Amino acid sequence: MTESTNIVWHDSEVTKLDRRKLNHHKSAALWFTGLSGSGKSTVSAALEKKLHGLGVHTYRLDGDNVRHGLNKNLGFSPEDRQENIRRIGEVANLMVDAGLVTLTAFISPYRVDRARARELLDEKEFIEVYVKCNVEECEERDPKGLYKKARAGEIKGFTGIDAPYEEPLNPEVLIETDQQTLEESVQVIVDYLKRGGYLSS
Ligand SMILES: Nc1ncnc2c1ncn2[C@@H]1O[C@H](COP(=O)(O)OS(=O)(=O)O)[C@@H](OP(=O)(O)O)[C@H]1O
Ligand SMILES: Nc1ncnc2c1ncn2[C@@H]1O[C@H](COP(=O)(O)OP(=O)(O)O)[C@@H](O)[C@H]1O
Repeated sequence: MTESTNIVWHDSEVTKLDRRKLNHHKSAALWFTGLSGSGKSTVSAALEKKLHGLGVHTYRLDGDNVRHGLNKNLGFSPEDRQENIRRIGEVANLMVDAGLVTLTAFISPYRVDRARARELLDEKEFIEVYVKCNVEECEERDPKGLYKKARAGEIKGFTGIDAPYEEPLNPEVLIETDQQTLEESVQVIVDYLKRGGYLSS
């Protein structure tokens, strides 16, 4: 890959703060991370619906969907996962700049990759949401039949089976979907956003 040269940043007349004022709420990235089947898609989708109902401008980026388009050239090697998360971090940064409460639902298994995504944003703009669920329960749920395939050796390097997942050490929000209902998980995140003043400008 070649690096861009001779490029100059151009400031806009309308800023992130202007857009937040218009929206009557702050913008931030809610970065969901967790094993396949832990509930990242389910919880982030339910949360988005709830926020939308509260008049919050949102956008949700989901691993499976983004890998159909923007990241369709990437697989699941550590390098490809790193590039996947790098691009999502950049897109999330643009969306936060656009004034949106952005929800990302990617396994994002490596701490260093999540830390890089965090660095792109200002403090308080990156909210790591650890969707914790023990791997036995995820495998039991197996909503897409992928654990079964991984166990059968049909998928190599499957997270939690024969590829690593590095748990967040200090996530802003912890939800435990093997112990909480979906509604409880959504409420925990809404409460965090309210307490942090995100839902007003
Ligand atoms: N090898 C391997 N490991 C893990 N997951 C796999 C793999 N192959 C395919 N899938 C499917 O791809 C989804 C994960 O994509 P992500 O972009 O979130 O992964 S990553 O953040 O780059 O690690 C993941 O979706 P979720 O189940 O929603 O997490 C799987 O459906
Ligand atoms: N408390 C819970 N919270 C979220 N999902 C749950 C819960 N209990 C069971 N599930 C089920 O677990 C599965 C999680 O799948 P999904 O949301 O696709 O996970 P991920 O996006 O992390 O791969 C869904 O089938 C969902 O219905």
